[in-house]
Amino acid sequence: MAYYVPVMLDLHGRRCVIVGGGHVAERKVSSLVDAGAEIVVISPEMTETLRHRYEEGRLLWMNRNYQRGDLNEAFLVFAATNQAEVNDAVVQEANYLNIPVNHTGDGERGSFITPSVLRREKLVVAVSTSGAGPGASRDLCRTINEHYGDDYEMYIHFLSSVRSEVKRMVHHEGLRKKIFRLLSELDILSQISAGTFHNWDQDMIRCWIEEVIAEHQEEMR
Ligand SMILES: C[C@@]1(CC(=O)O)c2cc3[nH]c(cc4nc(cc5[nH]c(cc(n2)[C@H]1CCC(=O)O)[C@@](C)(CC(=O)O)[C@@H]5CCC(=O)O)C(CC(=O)O)=C4CCC(=O)O)c(CCC(=O)O)c3CC(=O)O
Ligand SMILES: NC(=O)C1=CN([C@@H]2O[C@H](COP(=O)(O)OP(=O)(O)OC[C@H]3O[C@@H](n4cnc5c(N)ncnc54)[C@H](O)[C@@H]3O)[C@@H](O)[C@H]2O)C=CC1
Repeated sequence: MAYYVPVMLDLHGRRCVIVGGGHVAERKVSSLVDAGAEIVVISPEMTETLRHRYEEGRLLWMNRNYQRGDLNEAFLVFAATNQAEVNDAVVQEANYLNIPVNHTGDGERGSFITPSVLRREKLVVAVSTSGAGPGASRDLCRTINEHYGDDYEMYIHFLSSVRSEVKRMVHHEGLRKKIFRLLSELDILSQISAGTFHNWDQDMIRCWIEEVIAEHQEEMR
């Protein structure tokens, strides 16, 4: 089994080509639409939902079978037809062009696979079984969803506000590192869960950062 390395791609404005217009293609397209990717579907047929997205102008549709040469200019490719030999040909062209490709009919033939994803604003949890059991990935993602509720979302929001202020105010690498470590030691998540946390406004954030800088400036010299 392949040793997969997870990455988080920003696909905004990137050309993603999906070959096939069935239910699997529809699922892959959904996340690409949310990401603001430039989506091209190549297929003589499309599901109703995909047609609807096409009518809304969310994707380009090449209403025909795949042909070699269709992947030029693509950033990412999905081979999602129900024809094994077509999916294989798509993978072959993508590999030739060095474009990452997802083979939906047999994960290991492609160069990447897609995990099950739970998303709450900035919090993204991706679960994969490296292709062993996609249904299990989906179930585990649902279980995580039940256990990590709104508390975690609030915590991520808090982290995001403090971290961006630290990045703006502190340019010394060592000091920044120290502050980020102290931030995690505050154990804000437990306070949120206990209902004792009161959100920090910008002034409180700045005050806390200034205090930490004052306390640790000496050791950073
Ligand atoms: C390798 C991978 C390649 C890829 O597509 O990237 C792949 C491959 C295959 N899936 C198959 C079947 C099913 N896949 C699902 C569902 C999902 N499949 C997804 C990902 C992946 N599927 C990648 C590995 C992910 C991992 O790491 O585990 C999810 C997580 C994300 C997504 O699709 O974006 C999404 C859940 C989304 C969610 O709700 O969270 C269901 C359930 C359902 O449809 O509800 C079934 C039927 C039940 C079952 O079989 O379990 C088959 C057999 C096809 C056949 O029978 O011919 C293959 C072929 C093979 O085995 O290689
Ligand atoms: N990765 C995953 O999560 C899953 C993968 N699968 C596999 O994914 C594949 C697709 O499944 P579905 O979407 O359910 O099939 P589907 O039958 O709903 O759709 C197949 C699509 O491929 C298109 N197509 C066929 N030949 C083509 C060609 N030469 N060029 C362009 N498009 C072409 C058809 O027009 C149709 O739109 C199957 O091989 C299945 O084994 C199935 C379930 C889940």
